Amino acid sequence: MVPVSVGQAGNVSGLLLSLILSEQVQNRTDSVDFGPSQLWCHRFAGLRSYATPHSQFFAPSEGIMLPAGSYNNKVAFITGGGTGLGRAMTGVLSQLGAQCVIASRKLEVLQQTATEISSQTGNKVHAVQCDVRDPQAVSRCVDQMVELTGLPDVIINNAAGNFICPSERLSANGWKSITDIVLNGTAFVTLELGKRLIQNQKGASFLAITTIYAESGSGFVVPSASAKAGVEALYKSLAAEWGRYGHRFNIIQPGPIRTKGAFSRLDPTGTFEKSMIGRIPTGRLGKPAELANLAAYLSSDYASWMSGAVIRFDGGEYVSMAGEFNELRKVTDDQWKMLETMIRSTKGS
Ligand SMILES: CCCCC/C=C\C=C\C(=O)SCCNC(=O)CCNC(=O)[C@H](O)C(C)(C)COP(=O)(O)OP(=O)(O)OC[C@H]1O[C@@H](n2cnc3c(N)ncnc32)[C@H](O)[C@@H]1OP(=O)(O)O
Ligand SMILES: NC(=O)C1=CN([C@@H]2O[C@H](COP(=O)(O)OP(=O)(O)OC[C@H]3O[C@@H](n4cnc5c(N)ncnc54)[C@H](OP(=O)(O)O)[C@@H]3O)[C@@H](O)[C@H]2O)C=CC1
Repeated sequence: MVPVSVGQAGNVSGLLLSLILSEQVQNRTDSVDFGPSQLWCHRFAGLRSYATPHSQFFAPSEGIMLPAGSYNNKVAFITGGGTGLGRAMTGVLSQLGAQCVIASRKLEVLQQTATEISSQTGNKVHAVQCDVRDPQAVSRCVDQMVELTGLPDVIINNAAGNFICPSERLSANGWKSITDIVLNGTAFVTLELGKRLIQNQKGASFLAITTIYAESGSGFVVPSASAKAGVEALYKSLAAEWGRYGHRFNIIQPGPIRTKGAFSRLDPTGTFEKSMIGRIPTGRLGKPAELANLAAYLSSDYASWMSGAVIRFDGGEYVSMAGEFNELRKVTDDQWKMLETMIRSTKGS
């Protein structure tokens, strides 16, 4: 055993400290060097994107996973289906044969998405204006859908609002604007459709898109964290209660997937993306198409035995943030040699 002096111990702490500090400096600059594993910076369409070299092991497969026709004769209702992840899910379901109804506040955005997707897939996509915060608007929207397509087989509660904000700066209306969209909106849509489906003795699959911090909570997005946790409780509760009516309820908790809606409100300067990717074990952001494939599977007949499931879909980010020793990824081989020597040389307690 090689005895280790206090001086050497100081060096190891110094090295660790400098690693952490150098990371902080790098986070403030445009440098692509990020601790022991480099992050590569690409620029496309005015956006910056980083990925680690090891992300090559986890290259996304963005093709459609389910067999063609898996959604023939099915109707899918997707809130927030005009943009971002909702749009991606609508595209995949439509490609698989579903007739889709997308609903949100901005009719023009919905109509444009509907036209683009249906012209690509050849299947009808209907745009219906609906503010999910208003139960009467939700009821009118469902009336309109019944006229257009009949009641849906698949319901995806995807609409959300969010922004980063220290809680001491949050107004009562700021809290309400997020919790009304996320929790009340999901509840209004689910109750309205659930009751009508029950009356008509029609089974359905309900899916909610939450987030990984619904489970842990998170500072600076407190209304969103609270509301998404409520959505998870709602869906798990109804999975238990409404199975008897032929209804399944599942939840996807996505990690970071670049969309304009999310990134403009949660990382407006682009500063957090690099550190986010640095802590994701698969070394990259998720892709909308990957989430859409999972949603298509969970909402399909292939998943008819799945209910009450909460699927974390985050490249490993959640567990990476949870383990208190995970920062040791940044320790180099030489530093490990020193640390091991120090530990092995310790006698007694
Ligand atoms: C990069 C990270 C990746 C990981 C992501 C993880 C989870 C992601 C979860 C998501 O949900 S991302 C989806 C984000 N998409 C959206 O938010 C789209 C829809 N959003 C909106 O429409 C708006 O942003 C808003 C504010 C949610 C709702 O719009 P609107 O109803 O028009 O509200 P108002 O503008 O009237 O505002 C209401 C209330 O809120 C206050 N407020 C608004 N923005 C802020 C802010 N940035 N900071 C503090 N407070 C804000 C506003 O002042 C109003 O309160 P008053 O008291 O002034 O009336
Ligand atoms: N992208 C990401 O990294 C992550 C996203 N998520 C979740 O994924 C889902 C989709 O987010 P994403 O695609 O990124 O962001 P978007 O901002 O693109 O999607 C949010 C959608 O919600 C709709 N919406 C907002 N308020 C209302 C309302 N009052 N009534 C009806 N619709 C409304 C918006 O349409 P309109 O403005 O027309 O109303 C918009 O289409 C959300 O549930 C989000 O919480 C979770 C974790 C990570």
